[in-house]
Amino acid sequence: MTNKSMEALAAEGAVYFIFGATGDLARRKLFPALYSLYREGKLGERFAVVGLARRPRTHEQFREDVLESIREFCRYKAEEGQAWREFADRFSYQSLDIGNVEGMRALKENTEELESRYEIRGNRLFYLALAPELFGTVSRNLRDGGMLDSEGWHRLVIEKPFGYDYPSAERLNEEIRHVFQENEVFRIDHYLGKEMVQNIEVLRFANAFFEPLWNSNHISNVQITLSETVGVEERGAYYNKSGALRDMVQNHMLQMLTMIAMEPPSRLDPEDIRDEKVKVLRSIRGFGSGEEVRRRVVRAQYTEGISRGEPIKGYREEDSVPSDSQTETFFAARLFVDNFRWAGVPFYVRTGKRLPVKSTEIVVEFKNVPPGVLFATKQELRPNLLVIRVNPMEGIYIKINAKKPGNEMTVQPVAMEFCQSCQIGINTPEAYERLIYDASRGDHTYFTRWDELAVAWKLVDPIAAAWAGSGDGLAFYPAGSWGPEEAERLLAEDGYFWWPVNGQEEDNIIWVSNAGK
Ligand SMILES: NC(=O)C1=CN([C@@H]2O[C@H](COP(=O)(O)OP(=O)(O)OC[C@H]3O[C@@H](n4cnc5c(N)ncnc54)[C@H](OP(=O)(O)O)[C@@H]3O)[C@@H](O)[C@H]2O)C=CC1
Ligand SMILES: O=C1O[C@H](COP(=O)(O)O)[C@@H](O)[C@H](O)[C@H]1O
Repeated sequence: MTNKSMEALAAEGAVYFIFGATGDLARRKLFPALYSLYREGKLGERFAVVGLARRPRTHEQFREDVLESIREFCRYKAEEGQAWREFADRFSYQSLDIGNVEGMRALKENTEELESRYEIRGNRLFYLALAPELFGTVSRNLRDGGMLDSEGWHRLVIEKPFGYDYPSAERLNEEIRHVFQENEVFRIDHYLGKEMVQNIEVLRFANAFFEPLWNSNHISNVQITLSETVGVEERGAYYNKSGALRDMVQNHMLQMLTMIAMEPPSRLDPEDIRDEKVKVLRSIRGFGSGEEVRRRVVRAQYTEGISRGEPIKGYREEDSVPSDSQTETFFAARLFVDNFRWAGVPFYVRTGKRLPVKSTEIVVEFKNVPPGVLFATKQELRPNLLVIRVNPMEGIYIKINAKKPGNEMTVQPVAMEFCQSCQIGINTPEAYERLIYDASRGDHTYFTRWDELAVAWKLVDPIAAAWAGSGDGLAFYPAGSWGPEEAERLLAEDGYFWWPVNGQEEDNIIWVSNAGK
């Protein structure tokens, strides 16, 4: 983003509207993100935040809710006293049912008063932390209630899930686009706000030694793992309709894949980058038949098990999950990007709940040196890996083969790690901070464009259709395990295996790391 747009934001300011201000997302992510931005001077002097939801709250009660959320979830400590008061005074609350256009008219009056008090030039950012069914109504009522009449910019930030399948996503998009232009819409995929996902572009395009090797001549396969220890907890009603495919694959997993596979954009311009990402999505080989889904996709559900020493109940025993649910809590697939660069290279993706560790990692496995010559005659050599650690630890490591010190020419594997989170610690900005900041500067780079979403839905819809109404092919895995054995077979059929997350289970490997391993 240019300095000019940063300066413009600071000079003109903005009002931030949080629809769904009494909800979980606002409490855990949005208020802490706004506070961090404030502490870093990124909201400037001219800003106000208006919380909106149906339940009654006084301004003071709302500020107390915000303070509590910051105490619990923010990476900055709430500076209580005068500094806190100055921040909190910018927060106000209005009880409003977004189906009611009269409420929007009252909001317009309140907003104009705030804009005049803080000398803000009519810039308005609407964050919809609401169920997606309400997005169309809010958009219409914002327009009909006069909230879009101010002279500044108007931006709509919307949360996932964006639809349930392609037709519903298209309907939702049309409802929004009756009111907002595409360049006013910021569709959140919080994985795009993660430091290491953004770092993929830098690693690839700012280093001389990766890009020449970044193709099917040198890379044998790519593995993307997004494992979670949590189950569905109180989100059963949502999750049981969604499952891992819609909750994680259609969005976060495919977005990470596009960052790995895309061609260099012609410029670091949001539209150039998003053009390249959409080309990758269009190149992913589709699932033409149910048979193909069975061959290339594994779905499974967790049963009772043990995780970190604690007994864990099975998915079907969770509250608000039907006891005969066929919903997948685990997904693995072999994908292909059928373009010139990636022809024949499998991209393995897997994600699941109640797995042994919380970790998101991308492993790029390079083709091995030819077998039967030089050092490969004496021992089996491990392939070189580049591992991008996305979450919760952030960093990268590469695995190479090196000589074991001594007289014998023995080769040993060495991992060289740059642990970014060890260096920066908890001060790495949270994804939501980056994304709110980017939206307020009008930078679309790390938001999904409609055509990206549309192609992603068209890719996953045939998988969902092949599964619909049948438990055929649903495998099971005990909570606390790495998923069903079918997921191991998926790679074994091609002569590969899932690399252990963080190399933890690998023996006989030397670590060189700033993490002090
Ligand atoms: N929570 C999370 O971690 C994540 C959430 N999301 C998405 O973010 C969105 C919000 O999620 P979450 O915060 O968990 O949901 P919650 O159910 O916790 O909150 C929903 C909010 O919407 C308000 N609301 C509901 N109906 C109306 C209405 N008619 N008029 C005005 N306000 C209304 C509720 O307040 P009240 O009842 O007072 O009206 C509440 O503040 C969803 O789309 C979700 O999928 C996405 C990723 C992660
Ligand atoms: O979008 C979602 O993501 C979270 C995982 O996010 P992370 O940043 O903690 O890795 C997942 O738990 C949730 O089911 C899904 O809706």
